Amino acid sequence: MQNIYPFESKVCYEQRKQLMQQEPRLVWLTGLSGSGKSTLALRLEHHLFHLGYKVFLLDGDNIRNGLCQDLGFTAQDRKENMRRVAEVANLMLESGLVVICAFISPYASERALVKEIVGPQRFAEVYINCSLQVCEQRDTKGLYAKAQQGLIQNFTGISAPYEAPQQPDLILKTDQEPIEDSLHKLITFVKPQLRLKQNMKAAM
Ligand SMILES: Nc1ncnc2c1ncn2[C@@H]1O[C@H](COP(=O)(O)OS(=O)(=O)O)[C@@H](OP(=O)(O)O)[C@H]1O
Ligand SMILES: Nc1ncnc2c1ncn2[C@@H]1O[C@H](COP(=O)(O)OP(=O)(O)O)[C@@H](O)[C@H]1O
Repeated sequence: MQNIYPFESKVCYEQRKQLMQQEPRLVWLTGLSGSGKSTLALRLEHHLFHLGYKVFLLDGDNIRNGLCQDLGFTAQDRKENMRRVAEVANLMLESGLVVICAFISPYASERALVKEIVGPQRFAEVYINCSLQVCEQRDTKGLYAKAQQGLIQNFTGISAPYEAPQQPDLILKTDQEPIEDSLHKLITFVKPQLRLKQNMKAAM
């Protein structure tokens, strides 16, 4: 970047972690529309918050209502959506928060970019795996019906691709189990990762 001079804070990452008493993590939920991302992300955030974790949820529909309201659903716009979300999530991680992201994030390369931006050791990919058929049956927002009628362009699973994760850290098959089971697996997966690793020397 030309004529830009980034500088470091006088407060270091270890100090922030000590204050927050948690290990910052980005829990990234990817899957088709209607697969269960928002349902599980909301429940996870609620659960962790009431256990005392400092946690915040970024969800596709909400982010597209503000920060990314200028973006559509072309491959290029989805890419920019991911880049912005990754940068925001990274700042939140740097501040010591646990961040949950629920985005379709259909491209493997863009999910890899997010992982790169926030740091691989802070990133956990959760594949919310639900067949297109079941998502279409659920059609919680009526979007699949509209997409089938050609009223929505570039709709994931209908007229735009979804690249399933090849090696996710966790898979939840939401078309094969009740919400409570998926939620239990998700919480069991996430919670141990948030335990603060003591590094007092670095925090001094
Ligand atoms: N064309 C098209 N394709 C997919 N989804 C669409 C589209 N148009 C609108 N919506 C609504 O946008 C939500 C997905 O936004 P995301 O930011 O998660 O998408 S992406 O990660 O950039 O692909 C998605 O939310 P979820 O249903 O929760 O996934 C929809 O409500
Ligand atoms: N195991 C499960 N996990 C999550 N959602 C489930 C599950 N089983 C059924 N559902 C239902 O599927 C729908 C998922 O919708 P939503 O969470 O909005 O999906 P997305 O955010 O991926 O678009 C909800 O109506 C939810 O009740």
